[in-house]
Amino acid sequence: MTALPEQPDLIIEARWIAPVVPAGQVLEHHALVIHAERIVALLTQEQSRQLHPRQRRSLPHHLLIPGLVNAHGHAAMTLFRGLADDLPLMTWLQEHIWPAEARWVTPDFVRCGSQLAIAEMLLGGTTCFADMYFYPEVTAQVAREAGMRAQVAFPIIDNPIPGAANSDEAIHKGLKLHDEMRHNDLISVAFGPHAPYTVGDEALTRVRTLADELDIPIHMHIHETAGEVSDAVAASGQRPLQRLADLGLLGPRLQAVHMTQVDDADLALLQAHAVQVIHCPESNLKLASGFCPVQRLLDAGINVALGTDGAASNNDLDLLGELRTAALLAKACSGQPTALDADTALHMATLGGAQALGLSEQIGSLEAGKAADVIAVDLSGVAQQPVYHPVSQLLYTGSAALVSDVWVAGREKVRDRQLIALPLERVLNEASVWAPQILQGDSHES
Ligand SMILES: CSC[C@H]1O[C@@H](n2cnc3c(O)ncnc32)[C@H](O)[C@@H]1O
Ligand SMILES: [Zn+2]
Repeated sequence: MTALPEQPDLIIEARWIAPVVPAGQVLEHHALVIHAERIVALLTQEQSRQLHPRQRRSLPHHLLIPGLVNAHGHAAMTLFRGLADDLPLMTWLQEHIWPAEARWVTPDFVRCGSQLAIAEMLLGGTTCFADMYFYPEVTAQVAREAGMRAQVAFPIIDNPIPGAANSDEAIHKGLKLHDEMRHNDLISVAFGPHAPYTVGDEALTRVRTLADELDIPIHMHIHETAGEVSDAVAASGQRPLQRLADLGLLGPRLQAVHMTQVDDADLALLQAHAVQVIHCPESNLKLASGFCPVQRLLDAGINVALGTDGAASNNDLDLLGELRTAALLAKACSGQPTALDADTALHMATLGGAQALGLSEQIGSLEAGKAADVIAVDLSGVAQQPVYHPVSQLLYTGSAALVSDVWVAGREKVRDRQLIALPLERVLNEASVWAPQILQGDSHES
């Protein structure tokens, strides 16, 4: 064992620690030792008392787990939360969201919406998020200011909303952002071709070539609805995933968001190319898009991560709530109560997410050497008693409200349920000006 620093930056003592690796392990009365942004050891509380840290936190009723990874969303869309509910995907997008984006989305809109999303995500225990939205450089800047980890995908869409960049411009701008963020520990950049039905072969081929050359992930909505697949088959005779395979896009750096339509041939493609699947159960339920066959994918050895999607189709960014939905839905879809058990679910929201984003060497588990992205969940509430199995209790009774403390790279972002990363009052004030304008703008038009 390497020598521990005599005076580590921080020791967090907790009633339970679920490090995720080894799978299923829960340590009782242990302590996490953190120094220079990293985890340096997991000790018994008694052993940890030999050390004299700069700061010691004692969390006697809490479960410590790795920070949650929200592997798909559109942060700035918090400002469209509740604008258009109870609609199918294409009506929602074409008649409500895309017109609203054409009218309202500016860098300042993205700044205000991203701040609101980051505040909500941190308070709910998400320490890393993957985003796909206009002005990704603005979302990246807000994440940097808050000290939150993010993968921002620059959107590529061939028939863009008015005012948005065309795919050539988008790729050019994206590569510039990728270059600027190259040495940033918290922010990474991905290609974000929106979906098979909005991006043509030429742009996708360029994306594939550049992604291979520069080792950049590709983040894309794929097989979100049955209509997406049947329209493509009617038009070209091919399912979208097969088309992407023919264009050479399938591989471990492809992040396939949604995948509610998976036939045997799709499953074989995902498996053979080690594609990352990102499951967004609540958005899929709300838009009645379909059900991702999570347990079938996991049984085939395919990595599955978890995402909320945007707040306009969810309508919250609570990843613990999402995890509970995912676990219950997996059982209902497979007819197996054993599907997506508590330990597997926790893996999906942490290390599975990290792996999907290519960050599993840095984050996703509480192991010496990894960045100290850690959250504490308070299990002392009425609805959590008694605690036989802390991870099950987290999964089946959990929500953002249980998260008490959050650290990203060893820096405190939430303490005793209070946000430290950003000034919440300012975030709320700046967000509050948009909805009245958007509502008024809508009514003038109609
Ligand atoms: C080009 S930026 C991202 C683009 O995606 C839209 N969007 C949000 N949620 C979904 C979804 O579930 N499926 C497809 N597209 C979605 C968002 O409004 C932006 O226009
Ligand atoms: Zn989405």
